[in-house]
Amino acid sequence: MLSELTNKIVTAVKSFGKGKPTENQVDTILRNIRIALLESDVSLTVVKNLISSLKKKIDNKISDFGIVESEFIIESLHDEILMLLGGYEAVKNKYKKRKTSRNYVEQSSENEILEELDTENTKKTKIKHHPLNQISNFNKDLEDIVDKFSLASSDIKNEVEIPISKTENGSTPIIMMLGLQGSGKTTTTAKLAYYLSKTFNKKILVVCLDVYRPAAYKQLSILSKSGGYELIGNNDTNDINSILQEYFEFTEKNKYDFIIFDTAGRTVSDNKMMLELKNIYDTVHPTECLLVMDSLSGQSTVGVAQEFNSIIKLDGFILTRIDSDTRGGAALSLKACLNLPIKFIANGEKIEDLEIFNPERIASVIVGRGDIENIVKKTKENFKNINTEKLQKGRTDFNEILLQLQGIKKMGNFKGIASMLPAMSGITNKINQFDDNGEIDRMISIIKSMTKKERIYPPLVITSKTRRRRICIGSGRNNRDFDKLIKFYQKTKELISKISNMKDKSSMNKIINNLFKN
Ligand SMILES: Nc1nc2c(ncn2[C@@H]2O[C@H](COP(=O)(O)OP(=O)(O)OP(=O)(O)O)[C@@H](O)[C@H]2O)c(=O)[nH]1
Repeated sequence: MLSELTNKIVTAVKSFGKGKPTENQVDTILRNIRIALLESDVSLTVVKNLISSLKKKIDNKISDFGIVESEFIIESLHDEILMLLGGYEAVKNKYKKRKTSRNYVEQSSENEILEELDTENTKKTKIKHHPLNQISNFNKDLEDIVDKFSLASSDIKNEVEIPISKTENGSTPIIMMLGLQGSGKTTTTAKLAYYLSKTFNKKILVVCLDVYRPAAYKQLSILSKSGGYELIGNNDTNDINSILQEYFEFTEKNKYDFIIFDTAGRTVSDNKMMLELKNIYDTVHPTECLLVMDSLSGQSTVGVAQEFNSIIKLDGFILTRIDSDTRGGAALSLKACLNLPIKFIANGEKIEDLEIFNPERIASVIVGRGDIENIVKKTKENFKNINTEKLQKGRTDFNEILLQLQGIKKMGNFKGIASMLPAMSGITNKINQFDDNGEIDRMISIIKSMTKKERIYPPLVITSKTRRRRICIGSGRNNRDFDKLIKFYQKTKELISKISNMKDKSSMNKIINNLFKN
């Protein structure tokens, strides 16, 4: 997601290394950011405004302090992008939190992540191959990860609100999906219904008014089997009025939390089709008209959105195919040009590939800080069995170690994680190597050969040679493998007790909850 733009932005700012670029170098950095944005198909007006605002901030900094740090440039760019995407409140809150706006970069905890980016790329750490060192390094890296998460996760919201307006009289909100042919309306209608149903436990009715493409009804009907929504429509008619009549009769007797209308794809120049859309609008009175746009269309989405908005009052956008979009031109241009929010993004072909648009997450990805939220989400899924109460008390045993090792395996081969959080690429390579060598499987098999008592009370196996011999024979492993597991256990215990001894208990609990609790 947005990898091309991210690479160009990171290269533009990092081309002069860390530290303090000269004024000439700042000009080059700004020029390179401008080129990166234009090449990513961001609207020219948007780019001009962004660069001018960024330049103003940098000039103010130089006139106050005589210098500007590259971290300041990244931080300011992040804020500008965040505001472009609709995250004005988030930027305002950040300044409020940091109390002083002038020195905010010096206080910026996330700068460490950026520094890490530099070091990861320049120092080329040699991995020591001795297995015990590997385990120590692994645990040292885990500490780094915990540090980074503790900085980053404090900003992650646990409460998610559905970005659909409530009706004034408390009636069921009606969402109307519209857009060009093939932009992804039907797939997205099913995804949205599924998302609202599965994530928020809402009762959903979908009405298929895409009567010109028989496959649309069939598609919605097949997808409705995954659960999540009821469907009204008819494969055998292209009479919209008869479907609407059925809808009114049906909703007289049945109540829903949300109703979603899928409409046929159309261009604004097709008067007949636009008149039909206007009639649907006037008949069903939607609470939200969401224009479904293909993010691969870049800034040309702006013109299309303006045309639709001149005929049907839009309330926001859903961007599809974000999974294939490496440039982000549509996301960065739409909100700024129309002053309407992007409400959801679709990032794949599967029914669960839809999420609420989160400007902070996208801004963070664009400036190279990675997709921390996604990692936290993945971590939560894969480590959901971890006993958080024990963690909070700083305790662990072999049962917990087993769950952690199984969680690490489930995280996949970590290449995906490296792409979500570039600063972690060095770490994930090490974990990959650790996994490739079969270390994790060997440790798992040793733990599985322990008795219940031994798993709960690790000193039993650490001190007893007979138990060690029996476990090694039972698991088919040798003394060396056994030592590696013990070392891993001891290091993990140290790390966990370090987390639980954090002075700020509330932030420690928040990290643990953010990472491991569903
Ligand atoms: N990779 C990817 N493919 C998507 C996404 N959303 C939709 N698609 C695919 O895009 C194609 C078109 O999607 P539809 O939902 O049929 O598009 P539509 O706008 O309803 O089409 P019309 O009714 O003809 O206007 C399908 O093959 C979808 O699987 C997405 O977020 N990512």
